[in-house]
Amino acid sequence: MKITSAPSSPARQSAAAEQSEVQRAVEIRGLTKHFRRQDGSTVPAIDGADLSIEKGEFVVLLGPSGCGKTTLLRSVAGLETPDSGRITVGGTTVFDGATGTNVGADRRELSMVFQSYALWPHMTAARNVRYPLENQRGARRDRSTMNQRVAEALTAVGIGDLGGQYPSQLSGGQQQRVALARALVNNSDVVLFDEPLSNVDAKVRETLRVELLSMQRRFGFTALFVTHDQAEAMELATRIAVLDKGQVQQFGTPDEVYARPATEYVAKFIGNTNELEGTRTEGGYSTSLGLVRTSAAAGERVSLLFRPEHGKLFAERPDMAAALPGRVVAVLFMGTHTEFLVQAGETRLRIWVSGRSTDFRDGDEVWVGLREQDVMVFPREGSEQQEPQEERA
Ligand SMILES: Nc1ncnc2c1ncn2[C@@H]1O[C@H](COP(=O)(O)OP(=O)(O)OP(=O)(O)O)[C@@H](O)[C@H]1O
Repeated sequence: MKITSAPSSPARQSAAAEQSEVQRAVEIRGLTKHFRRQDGSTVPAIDGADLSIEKGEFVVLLGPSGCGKTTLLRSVAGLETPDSGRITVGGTTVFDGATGTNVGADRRELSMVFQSYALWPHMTAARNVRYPLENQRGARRDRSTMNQRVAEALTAVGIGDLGGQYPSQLSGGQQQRVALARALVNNSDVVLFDEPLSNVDAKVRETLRVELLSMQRRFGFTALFVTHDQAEAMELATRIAVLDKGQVQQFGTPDEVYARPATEYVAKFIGNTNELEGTRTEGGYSTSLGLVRTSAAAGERVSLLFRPEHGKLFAERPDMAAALPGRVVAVLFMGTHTEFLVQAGETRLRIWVSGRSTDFRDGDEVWVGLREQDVMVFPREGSEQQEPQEERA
């Protein structure tokens, strides 16, 4: 669904006609961007990033503070000039370091929603939403058509009755809805979001997330969304690009990055993990808690990681790929699951059992059993590297 009271501009229609099905919504190739710090040193904010985003996808750029996600988003928007690489939006090259192409931000066919809402304080909500229609290059519209589209956009984001209010008269959540309406009013094919929900309180954030997803499905735009909140990323994304130091560590579905992380960094950043150090031995890896049987080969010295929900607790030693002896030192009921803290040698393991579990108590001697497929094996620094894995995206 699109806001339909006026046909899209002739330029957009012909551009759309030129686009074949195989063309991507956004394509990023070999992008780099360095910043110079006050002390004269340079920091690689983006370091050779590649991403191919299909039309209609909801792609989340996820990573800790400083990993380069905002710089990458702003480069797509045209608010930052990369050093090298190439960006296409809807099949049109908007940046190419090799040819010197750099299409201005106002000429890229996309909209952006900022963390700070970026509303004009002296304009009503409706005027804020109308602003891009009034200032769109090459598009002339009469006032009543514009007002109709503004009303439709405000209604679509659930604040059809607040058009006459000024930003200072609106709550944070309502202001972000205005910003969203402003991004939608142009019927942009691509909408960029820079942590748009981080300034609203937790309850409103949850509501807005759900609404944003359903709006994205209804309007059919491609979303590129920056967050450092992995739960938000898992909920929203069709695919997540996990960034570290300006590089895309993995680009895959939420399921893929959670269940089959490409690197130890991704495994630890997405979800919770328990960790053991292992050294290669006959049949698997030897750890301080015994043998972990696995056919995975990731070098001589490895990190063996497993999710808390994959450890199973037993009173007797189980016949599994790993059986780690320990003692329960705390039992915490978390609502959806029970967390058992198990002291196993020097290592404190977290094991989650769904629902309320009373099978073991504080002080019980237990075995933590693991299946081979639930143990993730990554080379430790300085260890012989495994063969590069096939891209899983
Ligand atoms: N204008 C600038 N001048 C100098 N360094 C910058 C500038 N903008 C960003 N950086 C640096 O580039 C790196 C990436 O910054 P960026 O804002 O893209 O990260 P981010 O992942 O979006 O972080 P956050 O979640 O904190 O916003 C950081 O090391 C940052 O200090």
